[in-house]
Amino acid sequence: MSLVSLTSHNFRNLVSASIPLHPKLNFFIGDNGSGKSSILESLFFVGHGKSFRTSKVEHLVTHDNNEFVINVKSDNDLQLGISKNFLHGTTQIRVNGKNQNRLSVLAQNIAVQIVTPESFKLFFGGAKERRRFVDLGMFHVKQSFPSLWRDFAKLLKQRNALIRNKVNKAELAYWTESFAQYSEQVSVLREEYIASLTEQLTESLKVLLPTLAEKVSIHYSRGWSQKKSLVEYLNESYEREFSYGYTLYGAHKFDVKFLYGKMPIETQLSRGQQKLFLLALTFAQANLIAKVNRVKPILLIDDIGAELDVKSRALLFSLIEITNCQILITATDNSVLADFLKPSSIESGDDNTGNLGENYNMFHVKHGKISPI
Ligand SMILES: Nc1ncnc2c1ncn2[C@@H]1O[C@H](COP(=O)(O)OP(=O)(O)OP(=O)(O)O)[C@@H](O)[C@H]1O
Repeated sequence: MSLVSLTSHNFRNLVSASIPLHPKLNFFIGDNGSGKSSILESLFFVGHGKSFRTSKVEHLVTHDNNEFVINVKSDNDLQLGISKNFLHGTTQIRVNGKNQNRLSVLAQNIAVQIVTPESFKLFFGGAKERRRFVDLGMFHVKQSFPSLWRDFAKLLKQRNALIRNKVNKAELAYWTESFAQYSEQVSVLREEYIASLTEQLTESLKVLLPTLAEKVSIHYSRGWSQKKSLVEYLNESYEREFSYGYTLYGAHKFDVKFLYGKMPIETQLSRGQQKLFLLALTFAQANLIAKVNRVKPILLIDDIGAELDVKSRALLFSLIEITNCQILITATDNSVLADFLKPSSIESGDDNTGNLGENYNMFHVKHGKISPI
């Protein structure tokens, strides 16, 4: 399944954009401020029900308008749509024309991931970003995860409410037991998933950073130490949990570290290498999602020119060629893509027209208007 079109109305500076999408590769070229990231943002929004740039959804509607609407269609006739009306404070989610109540139906149908110049926060930012990244993959790859996670989240919410109400130890104990059982189950699934992700990451790194491929690993911490059971930790933390007002340990507190040997990746790799690592990781996750064959992963790469030199971009192109996903890439000018379009000419110095042939769509973006090149 690939998307065949994206339409955005009154989203940022995209007043009325209708974009026919290529099943594999789509390039958007335009000056700063032309609307390239807004295109990716609108597609991200239809996949996640939120933006990757802001939590203030009212910033997304075109100035002096009250409603934005985004729709996508796939080659197997799936139609997904989301609109937000700020006058009435309403959100409408539609799947094949039928209104839906839950945002999660969007993510059940498409798997959208993005790499932007800000994606470095996966290394430097808090655990929240890393949890979000891993759980997106879990959601698509581990069939039992979505319902298990929903039940886990309900239990966590109930336990937190009890903590805030300062119930007695005996009353909390019942909830602690089942919370710990669910935490265990989630944790086992995550551990399996991280193992598959690590394998797949090695494969992507063999293309993008071959000298590092075998030295990189993902260290998973499940949310409580191995030394004791979760029930023991929680029972010992009774007083502290009451003063914080929430559950201190459990599967919601997991984190991952990306290591080069024993050192954190970000302390060992150059900025360009870190970007290649981020791309390798995102492609690895996309590959795992593609293998499950339920939804085709969509990768958004904002500002391909940032941090990547000619050789790195050519390597990225070879990874794109062997990855089964639909990709949208933005760039400020065509020259940044020259090596994508003529990969063999760089190496051989010949005037080859490139091996992409007609295998992509390219658009020019100017003042929020999109025209095919
Ligand atoms: N709510 C809005 N309504 C109208 N225009 C907006 C809104 N929010 C942002 N803009 C404008 O939309 C334009 C496009 O922004 P966008 O970030 O998509 O540009 P871009 O092409 O990705 O630029 P760059 O190459 O600098 O990253 C900007 O000029 C911005 O000021």
